[in-house]
Amino acid sequence: MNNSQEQRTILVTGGTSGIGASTALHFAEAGASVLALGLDAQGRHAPRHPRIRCIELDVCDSGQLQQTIAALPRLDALINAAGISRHAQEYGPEAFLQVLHTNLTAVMRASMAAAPQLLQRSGCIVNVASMYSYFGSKDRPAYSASKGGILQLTRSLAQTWAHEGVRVNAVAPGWIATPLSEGLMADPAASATILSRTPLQRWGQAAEVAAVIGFLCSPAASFVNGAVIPVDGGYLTV
Ligand SMILES: NC(=O)c1ccc[n+]([C@@H]2O[C@H](COP(=O)([O-])OP(=O)(O)OC[C@H]3O[C@@H](n4cnc5c(N)ncnc54)[C@H](O)[C@@H]3O)[C@@H](O)[C@H]2O)c1
Repeated sequence: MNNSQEQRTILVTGGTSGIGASTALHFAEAGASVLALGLDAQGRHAPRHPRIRCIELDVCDSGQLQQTIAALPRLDALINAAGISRHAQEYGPEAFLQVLHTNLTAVMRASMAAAPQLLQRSGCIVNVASMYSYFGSKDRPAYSASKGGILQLTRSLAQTWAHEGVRVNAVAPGWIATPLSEGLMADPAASATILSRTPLQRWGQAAEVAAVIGFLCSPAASFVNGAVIPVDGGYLTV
């Protein structure tokens, strides 16, 4: 992005909790205006900062998503952080598709809606993938499929608008302490297994993912395009 931090407007889907909320705070504290979209805009995890506006919006509602993005007076960066996970045992007829729509289809829709604005400013997109982008999971097949899809979508979109200087990258978080992982953190056996497989032997913090997202949107990353940066304490190296 070529503009000074003070003028920037950042849209964060899933910006009302966890990694998205930390990302919203990261940009707001650097002086940007942030619009945070989520299902829980008034929830206890929603970021509180004068430069952050939280809006209740379901990213699967494509009409509302497109309308909201199109109405923005300017947009410098889109961060696609909204995501859900479902255990295979929870699958009803619609659950698999719900995960795919939330984690993957909505990313494409938000990116398409944001493109006209991003093209004007050589803006950027950062998608939140996962270590599950790299392997399958019998327990979470929809999650794994959606996050695998994010990698190829990121690489495809990195080519689509590159001629106008729009960069598209992703981060692949490992085990991060957020409301999404509260259940696992509270389970001593599961938590011990996770930590034993993570070389840094601790849970990551949402702010540590936000910092890498911030880097990918900064001039320091001006030649980084189509990259996926693991933020996982070394989990993928084992
Ligand atoms: N926490 C981890 O260990 C971890 C690891 C790898 C990847 N991730 C990914 O990071 C992203 C953020 O997860 P988190 O851990 O911060 O979880 P979280 O539950 O704290 O936050 C998820 C956010 O997504 C929003 N969201 C969910 N469904 C939505 C919908 N239909 N419309 C609008 N917003 C919706 C929620 O409102 C919330 O703001 C997700 O994409 C997740 O898959 C998390």
